[in-house]
Amino acid sequence: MATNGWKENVEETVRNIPREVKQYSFQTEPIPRLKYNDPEVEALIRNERPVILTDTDLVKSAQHWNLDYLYSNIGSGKHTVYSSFKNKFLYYDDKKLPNFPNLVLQTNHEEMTFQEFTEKVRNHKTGDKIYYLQQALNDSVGKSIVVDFVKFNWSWITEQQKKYKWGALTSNLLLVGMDGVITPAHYDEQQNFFAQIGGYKRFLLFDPSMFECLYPFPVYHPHDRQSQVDFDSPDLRRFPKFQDLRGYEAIVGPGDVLYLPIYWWHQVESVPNRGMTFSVNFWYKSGSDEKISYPLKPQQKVAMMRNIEKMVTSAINNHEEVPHLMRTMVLGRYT
Ligand SMILES: O=C(O)CCC(=O)C(=O)O
Ligand SMILES: [Fe+2]
Repeated sequence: MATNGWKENVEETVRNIPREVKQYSFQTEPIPRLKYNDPEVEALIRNERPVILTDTDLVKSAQHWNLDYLYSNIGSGKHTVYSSFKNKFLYYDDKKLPNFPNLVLQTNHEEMTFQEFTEKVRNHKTGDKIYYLQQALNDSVGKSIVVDFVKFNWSWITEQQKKYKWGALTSNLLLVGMDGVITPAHYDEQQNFFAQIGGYKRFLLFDPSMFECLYPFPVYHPHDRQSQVDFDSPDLRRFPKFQDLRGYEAIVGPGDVLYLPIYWWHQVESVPNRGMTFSVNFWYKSGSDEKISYPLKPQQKVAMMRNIEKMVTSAINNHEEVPHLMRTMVLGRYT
């Protein structure tokens, strides 16, 4: 069943998970893929279940965004570009780095113009650093980019925002990655419509109840919200429940929009040997809390655990004391 992306026939096969993508130890089910007006969509989003929407035309006005076009039209402002000798770009929060002065990071980021970024990509040779541009779209971009941006399907997406009672749109992150870049498993605290413009990305998703299988770093750590488990070589002595992990996966291509629910874990892999990837996400604050009903949902428990961790860390005023306190509270008493 062919659903319409922008370059249908040639690329339809890629969406069916080409098996040059990595194999992992856990099992996955496919993420449903539906036309935006399919009656099943509403129940999925309402229940915070992921779904790939086709034919939204959300970012159709940007379908010509590629390296050449952005080079000539995005302007001469600076953009945040991550670089690494490996293809994994584990996120870190700069503000939390002072807590861990000895932390060794595999990735750096620097501010550069799109033209400088393009040069790095074009001149790339095997063994060179890999670059991944991740920049919130702002008013520093050139005129024709603004024109494309204004023509996004804002009426459709704003209708969704209202229907599901989400809060404000906080940002649109533009992601331009070299072939094969990977964003390791993490969760975000916002609702996300993730729009693919160019190239193919494989999404591995895990529902919020998988928290205990994915062992996120402590909240005060720069890698807060990121899994500590290396999917390529999981340390099952430290992280035994990783063996119970079950997920969902799909490949998104040009024209696809993934609804990525708040607190859902995701790992994002640009499909190897398929070239660069171009994406724009739409991050929305969660709705103002409706009446709480019990039992709490897994994502509400995650939010609660975050609050407890933050409270303890702030009250004790030294993050190095937190692990001992937490262990004293739990081990042999709640275990
Ligand atoms: O596309 C990526 O590499 C990461 C995207 C992501 O994590 C997000 O949009 O929340
Ligand atoms: Fe994310």
